[in-house]
This record gives sequence, C-alpha cells and structure tokens, in this order.
Amino acid sequence: MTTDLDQFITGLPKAELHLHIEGSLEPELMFALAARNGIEIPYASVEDVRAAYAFSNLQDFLDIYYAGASVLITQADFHDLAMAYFDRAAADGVRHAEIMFDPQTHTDRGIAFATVIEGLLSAMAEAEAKHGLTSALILSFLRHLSEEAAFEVLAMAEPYLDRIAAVGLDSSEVGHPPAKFARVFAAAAAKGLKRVAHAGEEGPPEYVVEALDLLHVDRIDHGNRAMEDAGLVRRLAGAGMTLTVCPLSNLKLCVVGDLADHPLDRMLAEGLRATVNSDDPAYFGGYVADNYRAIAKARGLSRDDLATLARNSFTGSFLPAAAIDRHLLAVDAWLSDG
Ligand code: HPA
Ligand SMILES: [Zn+2]
Repeated sequence: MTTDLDQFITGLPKAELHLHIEGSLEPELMFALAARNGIEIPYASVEDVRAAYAFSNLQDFLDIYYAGASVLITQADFHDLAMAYFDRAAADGVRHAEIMFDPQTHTDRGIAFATVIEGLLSAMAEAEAKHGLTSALILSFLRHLSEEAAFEVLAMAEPYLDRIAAVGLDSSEVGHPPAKFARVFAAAAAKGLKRVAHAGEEGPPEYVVEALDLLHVDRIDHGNRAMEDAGLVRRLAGAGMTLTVCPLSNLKLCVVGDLADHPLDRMLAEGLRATVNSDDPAYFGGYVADNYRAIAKARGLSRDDLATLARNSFTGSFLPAAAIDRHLLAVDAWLSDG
C-alpha cells in the first residue's frame, strides 16, 4: 500500500510529549463551559475568540491562555477538556501522550487540586479504554510565580504522586531562569519524579545549561536557542537528550519568523533527539499531525525523517522499555507498509 504523505503522517504511530492540556481548550468548548458554569468571557463568538489569537511573543499568548482557563471549574470540565484532546490525538496516530497541567492556574482561583487531577485521571482511563491511548501526567510549575508557591503545589500533589510521572516548568521564561527552581526540582526528584523544563524557547542557551546542571532534567521542552551554542549542541547530542520541539507554536509565538527557517532538520542532522509536538493546539492552529505536516512541507522532510521523529517520541518518553520497543516496531511496520 502506498499512502500519500498526509495519510502517512496521520497513521504514523507517535507519542506526544509536549502538550499543555489547558492549551487544548478549543473556543467551542470554552463557550460551552462558560455557559455551563455561568461564567462571563470577553468574547461575543467563537470567531471573536479565534480572531484574538494573534500573538507577537510568549507573554501575549500566556495572557489569553490563562484567561481562557477561567471557564474550567468542575471535575467534569477537566475530564471533558482532556477527553476532547485524547479523541483528537487518537485520530492523529498518537499512541501515548505525556500531558502537562498547570495546577496553580486553577488553585489560585480557588479550584481544588483534587478537582483538577481527578478530572484528568478519569479522562486518561477513558482514553486508554476507548482508544488504547496511554498517557502520563506532568505537573508544571508556573515559573513567573515564586519558589515557595512551587513547593506548595508539590505538597498538594503528595496524595497523587504515584499518578504523576514528572514535574515541568512553564510560563514566562525570560527573567525566570531554571536556577530559581533548583530546590523544588531536587525535592521532586527525591520523591521519584522525572523532570522536564521549558528552556531556550525565548530564553538564552544558558537557561538550557541551567536546566541540565541545576534541574537535572530528563527532557528539554523546546530548546530552539540551544542551536546558538555549538558546544551545547554537542553536549545535548552526546547525552541523548530529547528536545520536545513545537513548530506551529514557534511560528505563532514568533520564535521563528517563517517555518522555512525552522531548525528542526538541522537539529536532527546535528544528532539531537528532536521530537514534534503541538504545545497548545487550540491556540496555535494545529494538533500534532498538523505540526508534522507543516514542518515536513516547510523543510522538505522525507518519510525516513518523519519516522525518526516518531521513534524519538517513543525513546524520549517515560514509558517502560518493553512498551517503547513495541511502539518502535509499530513505527517500522508503518514505514515499510505505509
Ligand atoms: O509554549 C509555552 N511556553 C511557556 N509556557 C507555556 N504554557 C503553555 N504553553 C507554553
Ligand atoms: Zn509548552
């Protein structure tokens, strides 16, 4: 069977490793939840919401993203949000998803940590039963808030530590270096959690170095600006460090001016374990297969390149080795049959 490139990408078994569940809130669901919960939102229509999604940097986006999350109130809201993502991801060939959630965005509005995580966990169980799609949770600290606040959210997570794979670090990067969170990441590591951090999206290569040396991360989220430092690229490649790259996010947040200038294939050529992810698909105009398609077209990627990206997504995941091996065989089978 020979499929066209679109079908090849959709059917390619893949993991998604960089996805903020709050960033999968589509305008239609935002309106439905606002009505269900009696919450006012500053938009007249779904079209109005989409028109507001023109960003010139990360902070522009974050302001709108945090405001959008205000419609999420009940456990059912978090369940419905995550289920909508899982249904969409399954249709894109996602077999495993490691999803970030930002508890502070909700607990600071008076929503209980348990409400958030119970809603997400019930959707995760449903996604596995419905689609065979496995998933894991990454608790992300908001880096514009204090170290003390990060410790508070880690304490709230205590009853759920066996259901959380990792901690992460997101929100406004510049001015909030990884060093600010070294102690809370060490505490998370002592509790057996893996570690990821956004670094080198807008922040300098030094933030990537800090994420490695001070946070002892298992993956770097984004990592684009690591490409400015040849020694750092060699270090990341030598360590087999996974980068969770998000092409459409990079375009929408002006990290790159044009996808034609995106460094993804240069990353692969330099031996970096790059992956392709959607970041905040409801805000950036595409889910994971849209990201594969956009970057394949912009940079002329081959089917072998796309299969490498899919393999990297499994080898960079927190799945057990046997599950990774099973998924890698599925990628190889699709490459030879697809
Ligand atoms: O791309 C991102 N960067 C930083 N923080 C975020 N929170 C959601 N998406 C992002
Ligand atoms: Zn992100």
